[in-house]
Amino acid sequence: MSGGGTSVRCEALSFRYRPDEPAMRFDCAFAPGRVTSVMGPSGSGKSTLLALIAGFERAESGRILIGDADITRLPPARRPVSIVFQDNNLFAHLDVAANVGLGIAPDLRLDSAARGKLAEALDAVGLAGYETRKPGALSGGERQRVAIARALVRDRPVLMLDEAFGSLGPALRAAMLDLVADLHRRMAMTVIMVSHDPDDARRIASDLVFIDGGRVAAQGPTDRLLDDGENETVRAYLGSRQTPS
Ligand SMILES: Nc1ncnc2c1ncn2[C@@H]1O[C@H](COP(=O)(O)OP(=O)(O)OP(=O)(O)O)[C@@H](O)[C@H]1O
Repeated sequence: MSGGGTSVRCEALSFRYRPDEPAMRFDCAFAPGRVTSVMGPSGSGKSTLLALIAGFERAESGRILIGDADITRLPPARRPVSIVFQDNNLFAHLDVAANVGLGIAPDLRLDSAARGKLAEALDAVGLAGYETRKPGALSGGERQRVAIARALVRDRPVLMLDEAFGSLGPALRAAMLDLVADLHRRMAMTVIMVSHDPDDARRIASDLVFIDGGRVAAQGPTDRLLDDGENETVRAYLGSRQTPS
């Protein structure tokens, strides 16, 4: 689990789901070895941005650079990123060890070094001893820990979390964010985290990218954007969240 972190840059990245709709366009940078949150209204394009970086969607034009490498045309498996989603991260019929092992070898043939790495990852997320449990016998937070362990064994320098803890209650979500912060400190990965909640961003993200209407409306230090009110679009978003419904 070397990690190390590397920069991620999206340059004039243009994308649309249907030809009759206006293109989204992303210009943003994620600093190496930092935690950056991606925030913005529902439907603004946060998951789309992560899907483009992961390679699940293909840009019409523009470039994605990870470090100095242009990865715009690489298939997802060859990109130096791991991604954890809110749901559907685990195979229900496989136990915890196999679910994590898939991150090392899709055929689950693990040599002793790979088994050591797996044990190390389960230990890092606090799940040593859970190897033979099936996902159905785990809590929501434990399931997400397994998904993070699988991301860790993949040894990619960029870890993306797409509302990975969105279905968890506030206390558990805070614990999971602290786990990510702890792993980040130890492995210095570049972390990109989509969240709706400004407190999630304040808790672990030094930087923030704010998306609005398929564009990057603001990017910069979290405290300046969330607390100093530096950007009008972000201010309006925060204000709208505080309005009782
Ligand atoms: N597979 C798809 N096909 C067509 N349109 C899509 C698809 N996925 C997303 N969209 C549309 O693209 C826009 C951006 O969606 P996206 O999921 O990236 O937003 P988001 O900011 O992550 O939203 P949320 O916070 O609600 O998850 C939305 O208008 C959405 O309806």
